Amino acid sequence: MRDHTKEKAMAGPRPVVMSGPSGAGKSTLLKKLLKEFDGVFGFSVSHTTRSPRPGEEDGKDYHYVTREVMQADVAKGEFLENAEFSGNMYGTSKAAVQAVQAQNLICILDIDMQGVKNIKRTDLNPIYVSIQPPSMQTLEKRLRDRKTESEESLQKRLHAAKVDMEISKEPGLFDVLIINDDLDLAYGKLKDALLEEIQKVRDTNNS
Ligand SMILES: Nc1nc2c(ncn2[C@@H]2O[C@H](COP(=O)(O)OP(=O)(O)O)[C@@H](O)[C@H]2O)c(=O)[nH]1
Ligand SMILES: Nc1ncnc2c1ncn2[C@@H]1O[C@H](COP(=O)(O)OP(=O)(O)O)[C@@H](O)[C@H]1O
Repeated sequence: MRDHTKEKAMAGPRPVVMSGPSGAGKSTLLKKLLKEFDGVFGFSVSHTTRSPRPGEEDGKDYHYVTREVMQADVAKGEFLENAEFSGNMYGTSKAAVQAVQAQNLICILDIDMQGVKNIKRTDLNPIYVSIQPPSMQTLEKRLRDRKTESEESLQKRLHAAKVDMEISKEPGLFDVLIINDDLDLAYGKLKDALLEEIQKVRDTNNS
């Protein structure tokens, strides 16, 4: 039998992978995109074993699950990719991406560096965007001011950030690299990079 998965994936708009150190501003930027371009972008809701933060909603920010459930679902082949980050499991289910693509929306994935490397082995064919902080000092300040992490979790994220910032320099890994210093400037660059894809969705959905 012919495999139609690839054709189906390629028929819709290209997904967007946003990666970069924890605290670089990925969620802030993608929330702005989802708000400004309602009906163009859709968020791939990942699974995680970490606890919800105040204000986060199950099924919207993440699907919050136990390690047992997540491991079983990974074993069943339900995930496109999954990774361990800062002591918790995270993963993109095939259903999360399909739910967005079924609506002919640009699917946005917010994933770590291991996720980027694993997605490269699939046929998702996304645009890879790296969001980087202006410096380690700024990153630390933003993470502290966000007040979501314990000191231990903060240190783990800062360590992972150093590794991430090194690997991000690898030529060809990302299509677009954005330094999130001034938020409006960074958001403008992100929109510019995605303009062509945004236009395609608007043309298709208006015709
Ligand atoms: N590989 C992978 N990474 C994910 C996924 N969902 C979130 N992440 C990454 O996990 C890391 C931690 O996310 P989170 O706990 O929400 O913290 P935050 O990035 O500091 O807001 C970030 O680098 C996310 O990009 C996923 O489905 N797969
Ligand atoms: N350009 C910016 N200038 C100042 N603060 C920012 C900027 N971008 C994001 N922030 C703040 O920094 C913190 C980390 O951003 P967030 O979007 O949560 O990062 P990530 O999703 O990459 O972990 C948040 O409190 C956010 O409000």
